[in-house]
Amino acid sequence: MQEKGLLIVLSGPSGVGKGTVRKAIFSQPDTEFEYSISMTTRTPREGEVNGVDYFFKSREEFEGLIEQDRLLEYAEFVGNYYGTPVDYVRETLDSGKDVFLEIEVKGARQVREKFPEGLFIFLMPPSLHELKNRIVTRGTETDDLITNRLLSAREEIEMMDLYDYIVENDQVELASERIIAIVKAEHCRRERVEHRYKKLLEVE
Ligand SMILES: Nc1ncnc2c1ncn2[C@@H]1O[C@H](COP(=O)(O)OP(=O)(O)OP(=O)(O)O)[C@@H](O)[C@H]1O
Ligand SMILES: Nc1nc2c(ncn2[C@@H]2O[C@H](COP(=O)(O)O)[C@@H](O)[C@H]2O)c(=O)[nH]1
Repeated sequence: MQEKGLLIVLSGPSGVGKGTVRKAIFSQPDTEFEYSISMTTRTPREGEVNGVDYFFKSREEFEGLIEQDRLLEYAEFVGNYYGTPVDYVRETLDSGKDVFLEIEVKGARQVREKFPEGLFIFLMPPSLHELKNRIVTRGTETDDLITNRLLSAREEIEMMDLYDYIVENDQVELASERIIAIVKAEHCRRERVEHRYKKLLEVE
């Protein structure tokens, strides 16, 4: 039987650098994860492409997806819906590939309930001052939205205990290397455990 892939969830406060670190991970030639593109009702930022960065949906379309149970998880974040397409995730995991989700904490909590065996990683800023600096410097949000995202950041950081690992994003290269190392170690651990149990059954 085909062994299932690992579900990897990366969360962290808005502006910590999740997208930047994720892109650094995926730019590595030997990366074998599949990125799950989320659905959102947010307006595209300059340069964002439908079907690459997100699947951009109207509120009506998104609520239709909720009603049809097409989302693994979803959450409202600072006035917009965000959600993960369930079919893509399940089919990809069933094909034996690892799936990488980059989502906020309310969604991650729902995923934890459905996939307790997933690998949950929380990306931390070096400080709240630096977090603000990053989100301001990115220049994509109005002052009001920056304030709201920073308010959410405090609540999100309080939920870090939900995660298996906390990784500091001091430097993009280091943070992405840490995450790749965690995933590799997790694969080794799971393979070892499975091997041990198979051996145990052979002896019985
Ligand atoms: N280690 C780092 N050092 C300095 N700047 C960084 C670092 N990581 C990311 N940044 C910068 O911080 C800003 C926010 O990064 P990014 O958009 O990746 O964050 P995010 O967590 O995905 O945000 P959101 O949740 O709002 O989508 C960007 O301008 C990015 O270039
Ligand atoms: N619960 C979910 N959260 C998601 C998903 N896709 C992205 N996100 C998170 O939303 C915030 C805001 O994103 P932005 O692109 O508007 O800055 C951020 O924390 C994302 O990680 C999702 O499918 N589900």
